[in-house]
Amino acid sequence: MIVDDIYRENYSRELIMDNKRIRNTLSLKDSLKSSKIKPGIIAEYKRKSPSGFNNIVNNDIFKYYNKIKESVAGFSILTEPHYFNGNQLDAVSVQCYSKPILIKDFISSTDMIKSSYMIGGDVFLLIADFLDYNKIREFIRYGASLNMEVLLEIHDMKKIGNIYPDENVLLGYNRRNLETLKIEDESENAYDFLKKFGLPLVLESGISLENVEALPIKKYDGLLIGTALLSGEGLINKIASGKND
Ligand SMILES: O=P(O)(O)OC[C@@H](O)[C@@H](O)c1c[nH]c2ccccc12
Repeated sequence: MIVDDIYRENYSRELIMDNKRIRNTLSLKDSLKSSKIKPGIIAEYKRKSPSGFNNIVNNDIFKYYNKIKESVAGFSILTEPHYFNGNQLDAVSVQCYSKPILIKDFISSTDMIKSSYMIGGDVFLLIADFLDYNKIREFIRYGASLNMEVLLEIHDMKKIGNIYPDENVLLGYNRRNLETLKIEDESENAYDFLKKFGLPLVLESGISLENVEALPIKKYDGLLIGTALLSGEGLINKIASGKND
């Protein structure tokens, strides 16, 4: 499976370890709280994804973020190089916007967390479906030592026991099954499970103009959106108009 390949390739990843930070870390939690648009939007930049997306409309990261920076609470940068054509330097370059940067990768070592810090990341992704509880606790605590927040995402609710609810954690529900790459939506059910942790909740993946009104987005504090925004959909205005109350 692609996910297995990615985690295996982590062992031979070339990681930036020299310090390219130009500013202190920023809080995505705070940014979502103060976002005028509710729920706050975390806009993801990626060149492609194994689920079939190819970024042809917004392939200039600066033009893209210049267009949406006033409306979004944070940026998500895909840094996985093989299946997403990610580049760590994308994160380095968008620090200038002073928006919290989520480093979106299949993180499985403290070196990858350190590298995420060095390239200007404020938040990093951990995936509860694929990491065990002890690893997740270790990585969250290591991130806290760097004043970084963590987006701990889950798809398979049977893995909810892997969640370590620390104060620097935001919980994400990924609508996409990363093993099958299919959208298998349990947004309502996931909310009922995840709200008990008392942490900010982020709804992720496959959010678009077609379905945004049907999704329980008002129950979530943040929305992680890549494809629809990169494809030029006017999704931000629709969310801002709050038409799904
Ligand atoms: O492009 P979309 O369907 O709007 O999805 C964005 C984001 O949720 C998705 O890229 C994602 C969420 N969790 C991940 C983990 C690994 C890779 C990618 C992801």
